[in-house]
Amino acid sequence: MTSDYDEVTQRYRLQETVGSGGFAKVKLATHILTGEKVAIKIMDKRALGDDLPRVQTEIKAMKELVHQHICTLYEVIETSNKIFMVLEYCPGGELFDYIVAKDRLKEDEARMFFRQIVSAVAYIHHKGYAHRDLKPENLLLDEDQSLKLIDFGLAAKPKGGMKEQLETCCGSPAYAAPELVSGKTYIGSEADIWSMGVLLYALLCGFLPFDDENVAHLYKKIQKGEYEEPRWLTPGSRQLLKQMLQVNPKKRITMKELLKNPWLLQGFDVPIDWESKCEKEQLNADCVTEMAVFNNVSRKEMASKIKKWEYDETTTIYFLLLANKYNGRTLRLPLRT
Ligand SMILES: COc1cc(O)cc(Nc2ccc(C(=O)Nc3ccccc3)c(OCCC[NH3+])c2)c1
Repeated sequence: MTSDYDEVTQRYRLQETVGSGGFAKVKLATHILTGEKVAIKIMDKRALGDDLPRVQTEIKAMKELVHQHICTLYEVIETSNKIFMVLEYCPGGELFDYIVAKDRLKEDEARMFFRQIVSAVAYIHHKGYAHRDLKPENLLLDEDQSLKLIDFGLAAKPKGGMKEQLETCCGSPAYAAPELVSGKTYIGSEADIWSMGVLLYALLCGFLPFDDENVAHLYKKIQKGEYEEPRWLTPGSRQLLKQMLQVNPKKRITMKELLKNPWLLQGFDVPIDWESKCEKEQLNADCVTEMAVFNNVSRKEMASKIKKWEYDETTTIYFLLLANKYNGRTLRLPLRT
């Protein structure tokens, strides 16, 4: 009887569990062939029940969303009872813990992180998706202290495009937009802007703009949209928060305006670069060559195999080689003996 773990343990050495949520747990692992570390999200199909479609949604979204500030999906292994998502290794912990440890961030550091968050969300919106669960717990730091957005289980790509109204109420209350908690239909991208406003407030203040143990009272506060402005907030950040935390979504700042907001540009003077640096369309020639030699096939053959994006071992090896190119490490595939 092949166990559900046979295929994954052939290629990965499973290590400690670093996270467990409702119907999933995340284990660290090492990709045996390359020695590279990864994270593997393990879900039991039976336990998923009617949440299974959410996993399909997330996997479909992850295959389209490849970006320097989004945790990369490398591979999906499905067995009779389990689904394994092999994911990018983000050892820097959650942004949430980082803020708590520092009480609150200085404006420059908050801006540096927030620019990365805006970059990731602008890219997702450009691809026609809304994340719908933006919060510090869903932002991990990688080994270079840069942010990676995770958990697209609630991401939506409305069929009719980003203008189509969404109705499912989801995400975490404290970060949810007023129109969402009022049960009205809403535009995903507009709700994401509100959540980013709550995120920016948390970065700059170290606590939430709207908070209450009683969810009904919390909803009331969100719908009122009134929040404290601690005296340490600068005029520029107060102005931006006011534009993002607009109760009326039609009055809320748009992504286009956000990308050129003066507070976000301060000290950088270049617009936020939201384009993906690692799009799948353009393969990295060095990685193709390295893999062609390793597999003893022509570069042309190797390129067309990678371009199928089957999210199998080939995809994993390509992405791991690419990641190493980016952070200057040269990963050499061991020549097959
Ligand atoms: C698209 O990326 C996703 C989607 C998703 O549904 C879940 C996750 N979750 C992840 C991914 C990576 C890690 C991770 O690398 N953690 C880690 C690494 C080294 C040391 C300690 C933790 C992850 O960690 C979960 C616990 C974080 N507090 C979750 C990504």
